[in-house]
Amino acid sequence: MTPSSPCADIDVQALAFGYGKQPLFARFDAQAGQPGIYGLFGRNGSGKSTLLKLLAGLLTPSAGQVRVRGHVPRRRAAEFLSQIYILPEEFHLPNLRPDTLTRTHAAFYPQFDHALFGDYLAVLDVPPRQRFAQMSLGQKKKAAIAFALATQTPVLLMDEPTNGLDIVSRAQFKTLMARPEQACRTVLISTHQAHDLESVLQHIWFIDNGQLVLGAPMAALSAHLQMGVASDATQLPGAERLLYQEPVGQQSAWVARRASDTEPGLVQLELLYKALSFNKSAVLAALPASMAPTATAPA
Ligand SMILES: Nc1ncnc2c1ncn2[C@@H]1O[C@H](COP(=O)(O)OP(=O)(O)OP(=O)(O)O)[C@@H](O)[C@H]1O
Repeated sequence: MTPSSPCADIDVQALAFGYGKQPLFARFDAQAGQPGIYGLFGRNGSGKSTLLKLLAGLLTPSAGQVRVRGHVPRRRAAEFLSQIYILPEEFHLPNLRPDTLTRTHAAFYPQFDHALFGDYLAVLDVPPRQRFAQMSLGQKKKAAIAFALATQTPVLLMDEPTNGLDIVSRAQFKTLMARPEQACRTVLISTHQAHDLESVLQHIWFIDNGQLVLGAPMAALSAHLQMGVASDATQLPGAERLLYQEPVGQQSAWVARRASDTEPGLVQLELLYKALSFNKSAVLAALPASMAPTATAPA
């Protein structure tokens, strides 16, 4: 078990949960000790949405401890609820307009910023005076994103926020996430769209087999892993460093342990995701135990 951090916004210790007899999480540990944007990755069915619901207090752990800003989420204390917002993948909006939604719903969030809400709606091209029933799915999703961001809660959980958004809207979403008003929040975003958020994510969480197999700051990852494209076999890293390769047209994209004589480069999330999916144990073994707590060092 990872030592508990008293300052962590999110602190999960030895969490166990399953919907039926089959456990989904068994002794799951994760900490978000500092504000920032955390990307939550994992295969379909790995438990990302379930974890977000456990953190929001919508599900009850069968064992272990979940704390969010010091609160036990399942108790649903009023003070806790004013500090967290969850945007689920599927949501219901009352048949109001964005500008009237705030009259009924913003009061639950003491730091709700009406000016920011108007600004976010404008950036995302959401008509502020159109009823939700007359909006497209993507427009409704963008209105819900604008509301979630405007709550300014210290903790924000978002489940697949860019699903159903067009290419321009995805870029606008990324711009909003990079704005300074999000910087003091702990934002946990479950996504399969690694490209959408690559430049704004500060931390990566990767779930597999009921465990957090990778939890690391992006910047720290690039100190250990290196990625690139080789036009032929002579440009590939040596077998002792190479962790993953895949064809890209006539070339090969690759992931390797970083060579000590090279500068840390950019982490390409999609490539990292595939390397983790296809060669998990080798990739994790290339990282320190603080980032990959479940990895076993190679013999
Ligand atoms: N209400 C439920 N009742 C029973 N089983 C459920 C329920 N919700 C989810 N599950 C199961 O729990 C597992 C994890 O589901 P979850 O939705 O958390 O995964 P996910 O990582 O978010 O998946 P995806 O990437 O496909 O959205 C899946 O096997 C799913 O079938």
